[in-house]
Amino acid sequence: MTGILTSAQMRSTEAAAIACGKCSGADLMERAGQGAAQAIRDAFPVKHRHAVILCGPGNNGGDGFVVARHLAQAGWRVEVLSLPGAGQSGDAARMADLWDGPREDLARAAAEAGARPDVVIDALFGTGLGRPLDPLLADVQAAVRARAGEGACARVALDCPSGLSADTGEVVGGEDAPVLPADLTLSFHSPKPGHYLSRGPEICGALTVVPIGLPPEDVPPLEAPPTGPITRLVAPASPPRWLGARVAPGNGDHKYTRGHVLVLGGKVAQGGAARMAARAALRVGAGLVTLAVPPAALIENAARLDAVMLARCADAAALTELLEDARLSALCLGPGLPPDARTRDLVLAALGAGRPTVLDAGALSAFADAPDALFAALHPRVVLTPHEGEFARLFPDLAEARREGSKIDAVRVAADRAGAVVLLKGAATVIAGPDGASSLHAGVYARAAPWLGTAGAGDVLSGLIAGLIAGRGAQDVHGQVEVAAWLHVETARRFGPGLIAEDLPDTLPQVLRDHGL
Ligand SMILES: NC(=O)C1=CN([C@@H]2O[C@H](COP(=O)(O)OP(=O)(O)OC[C@H]3O[C@@H](n4cnc5c(N)ncnc54)[C@H](OP(=O)(O)O)[C@@H]3O)[C@@H](O)[C@H]2O)[C@@H](O)CC1
Ligand SMILES: Nc1ncnc2c1ncn2[C@@H]1O[C@H](COP(=O)(O)OP(=O)(O)O)[C@@H](O)[C@H]1O
Ligand SMILES: [K+]
Repeated sequence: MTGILTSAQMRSTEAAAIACGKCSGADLMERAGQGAAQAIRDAFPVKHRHAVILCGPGNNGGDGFVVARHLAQAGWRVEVLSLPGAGQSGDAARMADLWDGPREDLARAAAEAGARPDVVIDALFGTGLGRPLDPLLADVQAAVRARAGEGACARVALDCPSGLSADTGEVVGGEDAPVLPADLTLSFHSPKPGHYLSRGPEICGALTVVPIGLPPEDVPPLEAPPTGPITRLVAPASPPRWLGARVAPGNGDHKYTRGHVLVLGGKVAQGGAARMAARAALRVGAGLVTLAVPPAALIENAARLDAVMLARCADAAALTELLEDARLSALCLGPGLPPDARTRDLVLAALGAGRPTVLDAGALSAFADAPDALFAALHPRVVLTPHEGEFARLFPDLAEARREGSKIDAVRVAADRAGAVVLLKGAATVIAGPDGASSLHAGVYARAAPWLGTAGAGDVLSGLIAGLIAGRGAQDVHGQVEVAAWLHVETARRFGPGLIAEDLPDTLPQVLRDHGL
């Protein structure tokens, strides 16, 4: 899996590579600009080949001067419009010296009418953006695109669109602050969190990673960076190498070695969510799944279930009795459960059994008034799967801090506080463990799955996780949660338009077959 580096981790990776003499800062800037120029030529094999490059005062601007040189060498017409201070110090100064084409002051040139270029390249600010952007800069991008001429003018951002925080995916200065949206963002070395989180995908357009010859992202050079653990990207390798080992049963397996999931179901006429979770757990590979429901709901569920077994569970005492069967290897509570005192008692009884357990929906909201009572009972093989609203109920302070900060940081702190694995849902799904490890599954760009925004999709995800941690998967709960998030999106994409939650479990076998299982 690939690492996603924050601005600070990127700086320390670069500094470590330079410190050990592998390369200089100028080498990295040259590779970044050269790689970006090639990516632009690949993305826009256009006829007139005319670029306007907006260069800022730091190293992002330095990259812009390198791109200018390489595009000009490839026969492009290139105009550089630069901010005061651009190319005046450090490596950027050297790259500005090597650019011998036209260069004008950005503010002055923007007011002048030139020909509309094929591409306007944003090399104003990257990972060093420290405060909100001057609105003039967004106006300049718009003015260049509005010049008279033929065809559309595409927008390319180097490393990160100016105005977007590379760490959080928020616009620096707030939603209404200026930002330069792109059609294509070229990220150097590794993706950054801001490319995936919050408004990042919308503002980045499309994302391509340009290698600059640094060591692989998940092997920190020299020693571990002082900037905290690196977040893993749950990568859409095709077919993912790890899928078989994580999901497929071995030849010697039988139903009990594959695990027995107990799903707690809701009241009469509120059983659909738990039934979908149960079906997903069975489809993804649990050997047996039992749905335990209040006595009054037995008949309803008996009429709806076949391979999923049924048990009676009136209250927490009955659940404790059921759990005397040590073969019940994983639990799933929440889908279809109301956020009330009975649910709280069921959750505490379930956690007391110490088995791998998924808590979702009502099982989380039932503790809105007393999150600490929940946290005190959790253990590292529990997975909490809140959506944003449920997250805010359990971690109100972190939800508040998230308005400015990163979703990854919030989930990391939440997992540490809870002492459990936390998965915070959304197009960018963030997973963190109590050991400090974090990963991100991004259902965006080429893996967009907007059809997943449908009632019950989250219930199915709970079931997938429960099914994947019931057998051998219990040894790596965090890893199996990543697999569940990947399969959830992959299955939605496989089904496509018209998806409803019931379709997910029954489409799963096709996805597994598509990937060679
Ligand atoms: N790390 C690596 O491995 C590699 C990094 N590379 C490239 O370097 C980029 C990072 O470069 P960077 O650190 O120089 O930051 P950058 O984004 O150019 O901006 C800093 C400048 O902007 C200024 N400034 C900030 N905010 C401002 C505002 N709102 N309005 C106005 N000014 C503002 C700030 O000045 P100050 O805050 O001191 O006023 C400073 O002058 C990175 O994104 C990538 O493209 C590659 O070359 C290869 C390898
Ligand atoms: N646009 C989207 N792209 C990718 N995944 C999405 C999108 N919208 C929703 N999802 C996923 O769908 C699921 C919805 O879960 P949840 O909000 O708990 O719904 P429910 O309670 O109805 O089951 C989550 O896993 C979420 O990540
Ligand atoms: K930029």
